[in-house]
Amino acid sequence: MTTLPTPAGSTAHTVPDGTNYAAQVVDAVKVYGAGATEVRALDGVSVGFPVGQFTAIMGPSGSGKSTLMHCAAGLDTLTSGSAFIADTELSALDDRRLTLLRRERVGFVFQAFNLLPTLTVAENISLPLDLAGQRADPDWLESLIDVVGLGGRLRHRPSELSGGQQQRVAVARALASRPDVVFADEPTGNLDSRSGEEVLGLLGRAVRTMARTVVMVTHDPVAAAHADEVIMLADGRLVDRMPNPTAERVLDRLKAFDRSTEAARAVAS
Ligand SMILES: Nc1ncnc2c1ncn2[C@@H]1O[C@H](COP(=O)(O)OP(=O)(O)OP(=O)(O)O)[C@@H](O)[C@H]1O
Repeated sequence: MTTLPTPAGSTAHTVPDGTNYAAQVVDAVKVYGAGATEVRALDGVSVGFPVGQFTAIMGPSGSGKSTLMHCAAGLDTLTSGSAFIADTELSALDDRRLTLLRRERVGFVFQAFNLLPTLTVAENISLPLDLAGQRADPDWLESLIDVVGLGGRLRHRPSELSGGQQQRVAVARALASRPDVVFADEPTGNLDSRSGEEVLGLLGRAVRTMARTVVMVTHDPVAAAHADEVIMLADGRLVDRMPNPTAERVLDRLKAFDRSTEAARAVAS
């Protein structure tokens, strides 16, 4: 395995207990709609994503996972509360500075890969740097391409790659600017289990050998077991944290949610 140089220039939000957070939300509330159609997608969530940690966000459908990720990443705004990337509070930024922050300090991996079909693998990987007008650090890019194992495919277009290979390109692209944090939204949702394992292994290596921070939303207990910690949401609230998760423990916890939801419904009816 290639060991990459530790990236420089990363900042972090240090809280009084000394933890450095690459991203954090404090008292996060997100309300969609109003009146009879009001939905409290986040209902007072405070959670930090420590620097150099791989965190998985789990919870039943509709529990607020995507909303939390989008608000933490500056893709959506909170109704109240604060969101930070490192030590930058997102609500203090105008649209232009928020766009720059997302481009330069946040990496994204989506379920549908979202590569540009007309660009080659190499061009897709360096796209965030090109957009930001930054020069690529050749050592970093070379190491990145080595780690994702696509050195022989750099001139190929995404349509010439398997789904797993495309998602590995997307992970490399997310890491290209050495962001403070990579947010991955169901990154293995479109992949078979073997390709999914490769992508999860790559995200894990980004944390363990490249000193990156990864936050991943997933429904899959096997995927979540790759993380250092799982946080669980239910009804827009943070209800549990599980360090050093295993697929079995995550599955048991999710089953307990299902049982308590069924019990609550039975009481209500
Ligand atoms: N744009 C929106 N307008 C109105 N309600 C929304 C909107 N986006 C999300 N919601 C609601 O907010 C709640 C949380 O949604 P969210 O997508 O964050 O949940 P999730 O845990 O990611 O769900 P899933 O696992 O099904 O993707 C849900 O009740 C959802 O219907």
